[in-house]
Amino acid sequence: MTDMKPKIFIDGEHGTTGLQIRTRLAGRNDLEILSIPVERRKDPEARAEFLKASDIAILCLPDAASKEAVALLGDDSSTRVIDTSTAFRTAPDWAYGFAELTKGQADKIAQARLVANPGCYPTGAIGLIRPLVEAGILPADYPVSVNAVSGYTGGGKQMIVQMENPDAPDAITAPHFLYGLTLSHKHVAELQTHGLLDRRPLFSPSVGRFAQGMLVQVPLFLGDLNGSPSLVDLHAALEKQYAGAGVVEVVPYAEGIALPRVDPTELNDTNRMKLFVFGTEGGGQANLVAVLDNLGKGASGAAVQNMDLMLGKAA
Ligand SMILES: NC(=O)C1=CN([C@@H]2O[C@H](COP(=O)(O)OP(=O)(O)OC[C@H]3O[C@@H](n4cnc5c(N)ncnc54)[C@H](OP(=O)(O)O)[C@@H]3O)[C@@H](O)[C@H]2O)C=CC1
Ligand SMILES: CC(=O)N[C@@H](CCC(=O)OP(=O)(O)O)C(=O)O
Repeated sequence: MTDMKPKIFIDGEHGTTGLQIRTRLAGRNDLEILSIPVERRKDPEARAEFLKASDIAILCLPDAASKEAVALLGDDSSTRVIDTSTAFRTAPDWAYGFAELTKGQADKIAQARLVANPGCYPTGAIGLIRPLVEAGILPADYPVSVNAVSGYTGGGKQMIVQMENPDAPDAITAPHFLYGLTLSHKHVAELQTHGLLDRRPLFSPSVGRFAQGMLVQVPLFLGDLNGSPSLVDLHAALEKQYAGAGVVEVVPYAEGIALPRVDPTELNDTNRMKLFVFGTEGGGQANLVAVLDNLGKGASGAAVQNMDLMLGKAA
């Protein structure tokens, strides 16, 4: 039948990412949304029923529950899966759901049964690093550092309460804090794998007292890069990679370099990402910066983009 609408089930639809995806899909009459009653959301039997009845299941769950959902479906299921957790991002049989990652990635996502949505921080960092590695500018064994700040919704329902409710037993009162201090954040593996890095990158995340938004920084010493490139060379490599990619915009060099500051909330409620090259020409250093919405291109926006690719509905 030609008028059959694809059935979409959001497992975890009552969480931060799930709710955002539901909102993004609310106006869509080309899809049938299967919705589990809230009181049954953690009942494996009910979830299995919904998972199996859907054409695409979008998992917005902690890692363990995502793994459980995939197991509930089994290997020979016809349900296609988009997982937003960390569980499968480096698994070889899953397509990495960053459509602009490299040539052919959007097609790979479109054909895949299993798609792992990237983490919010890796979306920014890999978006900056990978084109430079592929262009032969950034050596794979370069000691890459990634510093970042996220809005507090990145920590899900639990952190939202910690930041918004001063009476919560584990309330956080700081205006900005560093975490991941052991340098073993769960995103490091993904960053290294899809950044094509031989050396484990050093990743230092932080959270600010704003709900959504994100800045990711990759500082580089130009003399240690292949061919001692200029800032303009780095910018050109990024521009080449993202030419025509509507979602990822490389801010024109002169425009970026003239900015007095960068606002992490600039792209909130969009599925866009902006990339900048900062520094002083001749100064031997660059700071590459990505701005995105941790809940947009960093989560729900990318999930909807991937769903559309898988359904052949991408613009
Ligand atoms: N927030 C963000 O910026 C980003 C999040 N992600 C990833 O998305 C996933 C979801 O995160 P987020 O939305 O922030 O988290 P939340 O904690 O806000 O939401 C998770 C939801 O999953 C539900 N849940 C937990 N265990 C189970 C289970 N066994 N079966 C069914 N449902 C369950 C929770 O139920 P309950 O309502 O009872 O808590 C909650 O509604 C995570 O893997 C996260 O790492 C990815 C990119 C960015
Ligand atoms: C602020 C904050 O706590 N952020 C989360 C990452 C958010 C994200 O991208 O999560 P996934 O890897 O699950 O996709 C963290 O650091 O664990």
